This record gives sequence, C-alpha cells and structure tokens, in this order.
Amino acid sequence: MTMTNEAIYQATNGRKDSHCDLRRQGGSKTTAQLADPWPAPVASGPLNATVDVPGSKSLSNRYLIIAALGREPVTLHGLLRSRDTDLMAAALRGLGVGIEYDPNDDTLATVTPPVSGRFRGDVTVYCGLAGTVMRFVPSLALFADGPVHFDGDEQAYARPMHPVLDGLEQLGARVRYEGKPGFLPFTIIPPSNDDVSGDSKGGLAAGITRVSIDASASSQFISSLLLIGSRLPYGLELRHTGESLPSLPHIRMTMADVETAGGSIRMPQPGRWVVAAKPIQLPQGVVVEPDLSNAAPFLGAAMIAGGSVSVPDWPVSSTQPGALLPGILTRMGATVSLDGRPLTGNDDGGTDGLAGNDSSGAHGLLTVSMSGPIHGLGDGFDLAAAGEIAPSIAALATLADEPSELVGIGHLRGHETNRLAALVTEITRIGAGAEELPDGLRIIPATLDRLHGETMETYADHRMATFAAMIGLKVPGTRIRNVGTTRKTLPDFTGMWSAMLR
Ligand SMILES: O=C(O)C1=C[C@@H](OP(=O)(O)O)[C@@H](O)[C@H](O)C1
Ligand SMILES: C=C(OP(=O)(O)O)C(=O)O
Repeated sequence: MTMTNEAIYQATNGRKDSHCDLRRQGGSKTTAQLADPWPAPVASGPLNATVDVPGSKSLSNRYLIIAALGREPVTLHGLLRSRDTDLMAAALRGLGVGIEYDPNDDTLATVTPPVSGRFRGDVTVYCGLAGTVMRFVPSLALFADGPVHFDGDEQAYARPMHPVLDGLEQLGARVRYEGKPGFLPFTIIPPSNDDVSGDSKGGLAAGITRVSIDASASSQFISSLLLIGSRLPYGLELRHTGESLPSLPHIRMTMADVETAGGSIRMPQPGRWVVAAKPIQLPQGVVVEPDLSNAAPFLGAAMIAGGSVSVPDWPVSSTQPGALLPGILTRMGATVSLDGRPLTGNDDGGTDGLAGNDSSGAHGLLTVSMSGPIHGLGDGFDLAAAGEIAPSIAALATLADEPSELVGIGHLRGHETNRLAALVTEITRIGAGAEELPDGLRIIPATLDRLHGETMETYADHRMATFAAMIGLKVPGTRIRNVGTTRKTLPDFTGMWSAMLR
C-alpha cells in the first residue's frame, strides 16, 4: 500500500485539522490557537463591509476531477484551499495525478493527469467528512489498476453511500464493505481488462451502458457517475429511480463543467441523463467562481446587524445554488444589487431554478443592504434546490418577524450531521421554537428579549458553526464549540468574520 492521502494531506498541510491558509486571509489564528468554545462577536452597529469569498468547494472539486480525467495539464485559478479540497487533491495524488501549487499563490494549482490515463490502485483514499470526495472519487476507482480502499472520519460512516456504489457495481466494479453495508469504509475492486460496462457478465456491452440508481438522498450520486460517463466505452444512460431529487443546480453544475471540457451530457427528461463517450479536456486555464453558499452567512450578517455587506466577483449567472440567494434574501426583506443595479434573482427555491453557467464569466459586486425587520418565509418554502444554504436561511428565520417552514430538505439528515435535528436543538437551546417536519423544518422566531446566549454545538458541521455565528451577532453570550470545523470549506472563517465586523 502506498501512503494514504490523509498521510499526504498531513505531510503537506500540517496536522489533520489544522490547515489554515494564512496568506490569503491575512493571518488569523490557527485552530490550535482559537478559543474553544469561541465567543461569537456581537455586531455593535450596522455593517459596512466588503468580504472576499474564496473559491467554490463544489466547482473546485469538480474541476480537480475533470482535469484528472483529461490528457493535458490544466491550471486552476482561485482554487479553494480548505479541508475538503485538500482532501480531494490528496486523493487524486494518491491515484497518480500530479498537483502542483504555485509557491506564491496556493490557490493556483496545476493538475497533470496520469500519463497512461489509468489511475494508480492499491491505495487508500481518505475522505474526511467531504461528500464530494466520498461520492465522486469512487467513480475514478473504476479506472484504477488495482483495488482502492476508502475511509473517512467516524462521522462520515453515517453518510449514505450505497446508491453510487450500486451504480459502480452495475458498471462492473465489485465493492467490499468493511463496516456497515452501504457505508464507509469500503474497497472498490475495479473491473479487469477495461471491462467497464453495464453488462452483467462483466464484458463490454455493445451499446450505451444503462445504470439506474436512487439519488433521493444526495445529488452527488448522480454527479459522480456523470463525471466519468464520458470515459465509458459507450457512454452512459443514467436514470434516477427515486421520488425526489435534491440539489438539481449541483447536477446542472456537473453537466456544465463536463461540457466545458468538451463532453456532452443531455437531460432529455427529468431524472434521465445521457452522456456521450468522448475524451474530455478542460481548457488550459480555468477560473473558479467564489463560493456563493459560503457567502450566505456574510450576506445574512448584513440582514441581522443592518447596514450592508458586499461580495466582489459575484457571477452574473452561475450553476451554484447560492445564485438563488439574491431572490431569497430579497423575499426576507433585503435590498440586493449587482454593481449598483437592483437584483432579485430567482426566489422560487424550486428544483430547477438555474439556467447554467454563464460562459462569459461576467461578474460584479453583489451588495445586500438592510434597514427593516427580517421577514419569515411562511409555509412550505421549498429549498430542495439549495439545501446547503438551509442553515444560513434558518439563522435568518430564527431572527425573523414571522415563522418559516423550509421544506424539500429531508436529505439534510444525511449531511455532515443530521442537520434538521441539529438545527432544532440549537434553535430551541437559545429560546426560539423549531420542529422537524417529514422533509424539513418549521422555525418559530422569538424576539431578542426572549433569546439567550448559549454555548452552541457544531457537530463537526461547518454550516452549524456559521449558523451559530450569525445568531451571535444579535444574541450576546453566544459561544461556539469547535468553530475550527469551518475549515471544511473556509480556510479562515473567524478571521473573515472578525474583519467584517471591524
Ligand atoms: O455536488 C456538490 O458539490 C454538492 C451537492 C449537494 O449535495 P446533496 O445533494 O447531498 O445535498 C450539496 O449539499 C453539497 O454541499 C455539495
Ligand atoms: C452538504 C455539504 O457538504 P458535502 O460536500 O460534504 O456533502 C455542505 O457543504 O453543506
């Protein structure tokens, strides 16, 4: 066995949980130096801040994978450097992909695919708690020259994995579960002699390969197979068999990114995708958009504290679900503008809210301003398209003037933690009301005089930490347990948060 990617990760970044990109964010404290629990700062008045948000986790990890599936080196500009993306890079290195960071700018990375086009087997991939690593990298194992073992944080053992592994078995791989069937840890034994197909006998199927899986627990199962579909000898026809499908923008993101690399993925009808067999190659240089979901706590801060917060380089059009924020925040009472022009975006929160990447790369300064109360979202607000921003929306809803029901997000029970249970516990802990619904959450806000500052648990969930920091802006005495867990997708959340409040 070669070194695991976690070992490579630790060797290149320091301790497992201590990676902190000090250069980009101007030198705040490392995890070891951060107080635990961390006293969340209170906003002493209206904000007036501009916050540079690092690159998108979802785009960074897709570009890394798609670059690894090409033939020529690709340079990624503005790559997110965080636990999830460093784990992805380390996983790819373990599989024989070259990844070099620019010594003067570690968000500039050149990815060089293996010369043979095949990935190195007999390795262990450490996934941490990263959904994009544990769900996307197994599909690469299909093209490895030996078994690939996957493991992760203990908490990752609870995250659903079966549907994507079921899909890989339909493509000829064998999966050996080493813990609970359907969950990490496991080993993928790739098909031999390039017998990558949907033929039950393990031979090459003459014609397109058909795979059916139930992706109602995570869109990442679909994205994983779409990422490698172009590499299959006859392409892929993928069907989703479940009733609901979350995070459709993230699937559209996968389709758009594969298309940027010259691939072709069609969605002739909802729940069915057709991927053409063809070589894919990203352009020589690719710019990563800022992470719009990670912008949510900062933009939301302007709504909680009043004043305004701006985020530069906001894409005019994006497949990121965070592109729904202007519409949702407007509905909650904010005024949103892009380069000074009013913007409302799409506020339907539906499952098909976004058109696709704007290949022009046009972007501007997004500003969220607030002077009045935060409005609740009322009954049945569907967040299925953008489940990952639910904790930020929940923080706003806790401080709003009327109740909110967030629905279409039952699958959040399988995120970094059971986010529905975690949000209910933390919202009720401070004196507001919340209850779980079969597919979401009902939040009954309380006035500030009824809320009390408490030590908030984060459950190793970066978005529970940013949720608590948002609450802390208005609820004195809020303390956050393990705020360093934000490094999953943000290298220096506390430094950025404190700078915003200065
Ligand atoms: O493909 C992706 O990059 C992601 C898809 C979504 O997963 P789910 O569909 O499991 O919610 C999202 O919540 C996650 O943060 C990132
Ligand atoms: C669900 C999330 O992450 P993951 O990519 O680990 O699924 C998230 O970031 O909100």
